[in-house]
Amino acid sequence: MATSSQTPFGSQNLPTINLLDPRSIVSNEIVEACVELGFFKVINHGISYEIIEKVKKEGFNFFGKEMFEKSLAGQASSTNPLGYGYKNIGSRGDMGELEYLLLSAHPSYIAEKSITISNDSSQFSSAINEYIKAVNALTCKLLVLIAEGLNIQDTSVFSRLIMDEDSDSLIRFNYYSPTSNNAEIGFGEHTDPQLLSLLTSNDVDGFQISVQNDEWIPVPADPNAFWVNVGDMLQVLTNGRFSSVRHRALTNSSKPRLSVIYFGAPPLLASISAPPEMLSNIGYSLYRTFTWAEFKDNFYRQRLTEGRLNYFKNE
Ligand SMILES: C=C1C[C@]23C[C@@]1(O)CC[C@H]2[C@@]12CC[C@H](O)[C@@](C)(C(=O)O1)[C@H]2[C@@H]3C(=O)O
Ligand SMILES: O=C(O)CCC(=O)C(=O)O
Ligand SMILES: [Fe+2]
Repeated sequence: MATSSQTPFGSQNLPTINLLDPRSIVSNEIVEACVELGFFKVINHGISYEIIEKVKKEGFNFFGKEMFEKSLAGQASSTNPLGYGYKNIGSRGDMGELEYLLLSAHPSYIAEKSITISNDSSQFSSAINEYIKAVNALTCKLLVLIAEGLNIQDTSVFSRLIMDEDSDSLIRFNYYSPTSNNAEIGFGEHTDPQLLSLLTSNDVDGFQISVQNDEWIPVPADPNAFWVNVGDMLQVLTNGRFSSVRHRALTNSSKPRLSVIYFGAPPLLASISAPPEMLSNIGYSLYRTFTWAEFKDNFYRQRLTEGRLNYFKNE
């Protein structure tokens, strides 16, 4: 893969990882993509089309309901970000042209919450939990491959955080109605705070990533693939070798867009610090040790677009 200064990445040459390729090639390619862009596409990922389509169907069913019914899922608010949201993102006045449903990825939470989301709650709950189980396993697999590609001895050092049954992972459905003439900002520029985010969508474009020179690269929709974002936590855990990718979503002028994103997060009390192998590049840790709870508490006080890691840097 050429470096971004030689061949700038564009929509047509975004890094694509084929999970059926030999393991050592895959792990090196993923690390290269994470160093250069903090972003890649995964194909032949092993999650069935049926599992993915079922979850999208549940998403479309939900957003097709009347407003009062959607609100029964609980309104996302400044005190509790989970539930149904319309235009308001987070608690600091960020707005976007979207509706969303933000849920914890715990199976028991999904089972309980599904009663307020769907008329067929057991169908909703089994579709979402089946999907969560599959994307969690894929996220863990990618994190092990990353550790291998970085020559870290303990290859489950990152994946353990996501596998833990207390992990604070989330699933989010975003629904962007068409905005008549122009594309508008559906979800404003930001990085994801977690380790890795796995995004799938229907066949409608709108997702974009930002590269070093502040140029936006449109990411073509591919309903058969997952797009993977490096999040802030993986930046910290790799001691800055990877950077979390800035991204945003625009509305489409003619078609509705549905995205489903799994955010792989550590447990609240997990202590976040880079493994020893990651300190050799500069000889010290760029960030002080903190818990995910501390980081989360901090970012929920901030605006969407703010850089969240400055506060955690070592002097
Ligand atoms: C404005 C905000 C919304 C957000 C929490 C935050 O304070 C800053 C990060 C935002 C983000 C981006 C990725 C995910 O969509 C999200 C759920 C997350 O963990 O961090 C959102 C938060 C949110 O919408 O609640
Ligand atoms: O909906 C999308 O395509 C991206 C949204 C996003 O970045 C997020 O929910 O964090
Ligand atoms: Fe995001």
